[in-house]
Amino acid sequence: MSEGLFLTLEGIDGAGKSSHLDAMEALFKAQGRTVVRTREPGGTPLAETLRGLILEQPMDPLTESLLVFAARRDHIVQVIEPALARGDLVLCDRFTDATFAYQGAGRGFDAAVLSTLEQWAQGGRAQGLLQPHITLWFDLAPETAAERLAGARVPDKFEAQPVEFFRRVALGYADRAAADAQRFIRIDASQARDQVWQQIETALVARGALNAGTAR
Ligand SMILES: Nc1ncnc2c1ncn2[C@@H]1O[C@H](COP(=O)(O)OP(=O)(O)OP(=O)(O)O)[C@@H](O)[C@H]1O
Ligand SMILES: Cc1cn([C@H]2C[C@H](O)[C@@H](COP(=O)(O)O)O2)c(=O)[nH]c1=O
Repeated sequence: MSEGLFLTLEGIDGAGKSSHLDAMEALFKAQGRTVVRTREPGGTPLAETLRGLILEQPMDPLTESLLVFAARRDHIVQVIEPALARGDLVLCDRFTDATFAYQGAGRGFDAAVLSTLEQWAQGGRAQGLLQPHITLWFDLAPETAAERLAGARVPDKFEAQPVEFFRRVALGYADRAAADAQRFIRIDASQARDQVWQQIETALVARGALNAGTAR
């Protein structure tokens, strides 16, 4: 059995993460991996219920952070840890970097409190704090993301935030990436879809997560 691999996708709303999830899942499956595709907030019935509240209800940043980590804890216990223990590949649309970027940098909530919540939700394991092995960070200017999202769908609570909010979130992601350069892979998400895909494939091959020479 191969080792479990925890791969996350991050970036501001509209950066283009979801556009590549189907192809990534298909490619990993074609290479013989069992893929558990999931998302945050969400991934379990309880966490999906909390997602609905987090994305639609106005609330203060501490309440939002507590709900995000409650959803995450359930997701970790019910889905992520069992999948990694089986040797599966967990392909997760957002994880804790989003909390530091959105609740921390975006909303201005205390990063030290977020770190404590992170320890509670992701700690308590013999191997230490649960973290993704690889994080693909879709880096895109907030103005471009807003243009892409305009008219694409009905905005949720976060998508309805002004561009200044997303400038702070983008800086939050840049800080996270700088602090953990081994884990983060920066994807230039301003490029056309095919070129973005090329970057993803090249990066995953370079990190040993994919075998070389597999076409989309
Ligand atoms: N490289 C690209 N060039 C132009 N438009 C793109 C590109 N990638 C995605 N899009 C479009 O941008 C919009 C946002 O893409 P997508 O839903 O994949 O972003 P996302 O990062 O998953 O957003 P969210 O986190 O808010 O769900 C969609 O309308 C999509 O078709
Ligand atoms: C995990 C996580 C997410 N968010 C925000 C970021 C997005 O605006 C939404 C999720 O929507 P998506 O279309 O699935 O990307 O939730 C957050 O604020 N904090 C988090 O920890």
